[in-house]
Amino acid sequence: MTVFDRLFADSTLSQLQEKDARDPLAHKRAEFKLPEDAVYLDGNSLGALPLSVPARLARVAEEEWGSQLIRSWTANDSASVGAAAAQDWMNLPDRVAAKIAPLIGAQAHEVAVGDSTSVNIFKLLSAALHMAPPQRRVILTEADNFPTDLYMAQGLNALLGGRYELRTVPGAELEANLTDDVALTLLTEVDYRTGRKLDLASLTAKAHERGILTIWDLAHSAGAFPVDLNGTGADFAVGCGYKFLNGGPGAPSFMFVAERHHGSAPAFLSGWMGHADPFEMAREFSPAPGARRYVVGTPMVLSLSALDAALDVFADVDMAQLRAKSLSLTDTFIELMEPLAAQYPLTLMTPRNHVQRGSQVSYQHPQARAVMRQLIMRGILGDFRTPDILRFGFTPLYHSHADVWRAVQGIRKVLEGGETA
Ligand SMILES: Cc1ncc(COP(=O)(O)O)c(C=O)c1O
Ligand SMILES: Nc1c(O)cccc1C(=O)C[C@H](N)C(=O)O
Repeated sequence: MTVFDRLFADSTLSQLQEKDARDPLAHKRAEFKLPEDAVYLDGNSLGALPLSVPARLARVAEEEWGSQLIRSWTANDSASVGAAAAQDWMNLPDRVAAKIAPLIGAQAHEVAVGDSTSVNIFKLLSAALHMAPPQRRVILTEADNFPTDLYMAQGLNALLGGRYELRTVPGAELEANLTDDVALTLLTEVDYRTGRKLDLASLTAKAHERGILTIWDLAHSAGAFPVDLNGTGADFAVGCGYKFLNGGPGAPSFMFVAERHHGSAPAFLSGWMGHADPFEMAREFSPAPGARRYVVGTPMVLSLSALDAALDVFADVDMAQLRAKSLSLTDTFIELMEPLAAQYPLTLMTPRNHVQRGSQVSYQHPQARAVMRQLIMRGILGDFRTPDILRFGFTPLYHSHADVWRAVQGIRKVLEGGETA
């Protein structure tokens, strides 16, 4: 039996199916709409649809918007007609924040939901730069950070007259660059290309020892594994609603501001929905208590409602079990891919070490773009990322070990077919 035969032997599949039979999260898969003829490995870009969402969206559109109209904004408002009218859209961002908070180790009043991740990065950068001592002129980030993080820092720095230096260093050199001139770090915990996970706790502690504020981008963390912002003493964080939180395309982002900074982190995008009393229509901005002050304009009710319903999927999920399953899925994938990596020009980019791994696995391949095109045609839905990366995201809420097996089988067929030039 060759390694390939062993890899695809029925016994391998049945061992994986036995693992699936013991999976405490196996029942969660039934809460999602997933393609039957494909293996969806892109939940780190767009999470799959939770089945509860379409009915919620229909209700919001038909009843809350269609029938109740303007009355849906406010509950318990005597000017709106009757208790039946009370949908309380005004507080929807806060209700969604309260569902995200336990997933990231935060208190509900430390989380604001709305706008895009990019915009929330701008809010956090502007607040943190304002708080940092003026002699600290460096924004420290990774050379390979997600582009929008870099762009937002570049744009804000231009607005501030180029006062700051955006220092981009390789991940391995971050610690050595936590120097006295650094105002803040802007780091993404899990690298979107390689899946490498930084040590959020240790880097936060070391930054604090040197008087540096930290902003964490949790785009590929929130909902993928437990995050403990309060336990690690993080200052600020931001993340996407549409990846592992499954809130749908363009879902609102969340941002976190530690309670201890509420008195000193200004909301420079000071819109009326972050005012303590929006309908007072006061002339001066007076911030709402807690993180609500970072909600800028009218809440995006349709997308907030989708995210609100999607988050209920997590209500009975033990996040430690989620992490264990994520690691088991990525371990299985790496293991099954080993004979293929030995035979074809595939280079594993994702760390084998669990503490340094998010919930995705990536390989470099010289024809990565063509390989991914073929894979997608075969129903193995991963991502190509420039310049030469094959990226496979694993969502422990809905993937099984048998899915991993199917995916590797598809990858083998594409590589063997050689139609990748
Ligand atoms: C690390 C990271 N930050 C931010 C974003 C996206 O920001 P936005 O939601 O503003 O498009 C992504 C993915 O799109 C990402 O991977
Ligand atoms: N946000 C996205 C979008 O609006 C369109 C297509 C892809 C995305 C993504 O999420 C990309 C993703 N952040 C990544 O890690 O590559």
